[in-house]
Amino acid sequence: DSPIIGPVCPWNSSPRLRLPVCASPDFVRASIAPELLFGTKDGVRNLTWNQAGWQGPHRCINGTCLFSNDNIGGGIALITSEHHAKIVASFPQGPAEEAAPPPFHVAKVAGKGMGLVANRTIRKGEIIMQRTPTLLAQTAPIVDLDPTLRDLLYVLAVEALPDARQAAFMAQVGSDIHDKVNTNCFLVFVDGSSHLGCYPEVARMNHDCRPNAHYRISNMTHTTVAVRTIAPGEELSISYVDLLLTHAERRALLHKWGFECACAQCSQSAADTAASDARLRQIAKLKAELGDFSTTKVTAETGGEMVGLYEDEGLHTYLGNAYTRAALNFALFGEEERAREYAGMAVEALELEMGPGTGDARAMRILAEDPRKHWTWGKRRKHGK
Ligand SMILES: C[S@@+](CC[C@H](N)C(=O)[O-])C[C@H]1O[C@@H](n2cnc3c(N)ncnc32)[C@H](O)[C@@H]1O
Repeated sequence: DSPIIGPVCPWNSSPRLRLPVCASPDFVRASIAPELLFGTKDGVRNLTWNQAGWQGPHRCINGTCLFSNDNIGGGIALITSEHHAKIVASFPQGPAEEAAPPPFHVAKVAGKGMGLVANRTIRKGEIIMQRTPTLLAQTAPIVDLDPTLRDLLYVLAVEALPDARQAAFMAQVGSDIHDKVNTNCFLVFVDGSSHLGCYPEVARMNHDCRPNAHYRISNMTHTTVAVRTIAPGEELSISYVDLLLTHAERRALLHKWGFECACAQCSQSAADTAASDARLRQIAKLKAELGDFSTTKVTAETGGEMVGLYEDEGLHTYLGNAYTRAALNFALFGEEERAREYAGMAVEALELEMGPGTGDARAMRILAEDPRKHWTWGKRRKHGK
């Protein structure tokens, strides 16, 4: 538990979290009406803001306010505008506390600090964890704020959390709250506006250039899914960067994040790294060719060849997109059976990556049902074939 170093302010009861400055408590007084209304889906019942457990605004700075709700995921602090607060309040309240024990534990991992390690076999497609944020902060006003005010708002936000959530937040790596937010939090869009969502349990997951897990964020709920079978004792990993980048490009990006990647893919021999980069360049080339209708280079096999490269590279997290491109290419060449087969694999992979019922998976299901009726059917086939 790393305390924030600063003065103990007269109105600040928490010895654990010290404000960086002793601003007057009136300095950032609430400026909007606390009574926000939001409705249930069917519009039958309107809960008031307070009935749903929302509190605040506790403080506002230039229209950006701090709210909190102890009922959501054990406690959430929200820094955002009134408009976005109403939207967040209308989100489904997220997962209930898990009944089953989590399939992982926190452990020290060589060269990476702490990490998450599987307790048991985790099946491909299994949800590893699902969390709502402990802190959700709109990025634009935070970036524009004077750093002292920004830190003050962050400290007030963490102080608004119940003790257990405060402790979880403060246990994340980082020298101060701002650094913890930058190092651990995820981009979350609320009505198109970028926010940073902090999920302290998820933040224990280290980066791997060939990760075994994938995450998606829907509304503000973060879901981590296994993309392949994970053995007991294996470290759980996600990716912090685009995995289609070459070794040097990935490392340069991760360096900007402040660390040298210690994953197995980055620790390979020079020859294996060169072979991996060659596959990645070939994937980029085939992708461009598949999307270019003026080229005559593409054959019916090009999509399947590209999928093979993804599989050889261990890019399990991106297979939905690869299967989709291959399925469409088989349909374009009028290859019914293989269009059906790859569209079916695309449905499975896309649902794993994006959750059930997404538009992309629906589109592939339509192709799988009847490739001959699909708009792509035969469009790349040579005349007379
Ligand atoms: C979000 S935290 C992950 C959890 C962290 N290891 C901990 O102890 O809580 C991100 C930090 O973990 C470390 N890290 C994550 N992935 C890594 C990797 N592949 N190689 C080395 N360090 C890594 C880096 O220090 C990075 O700044």
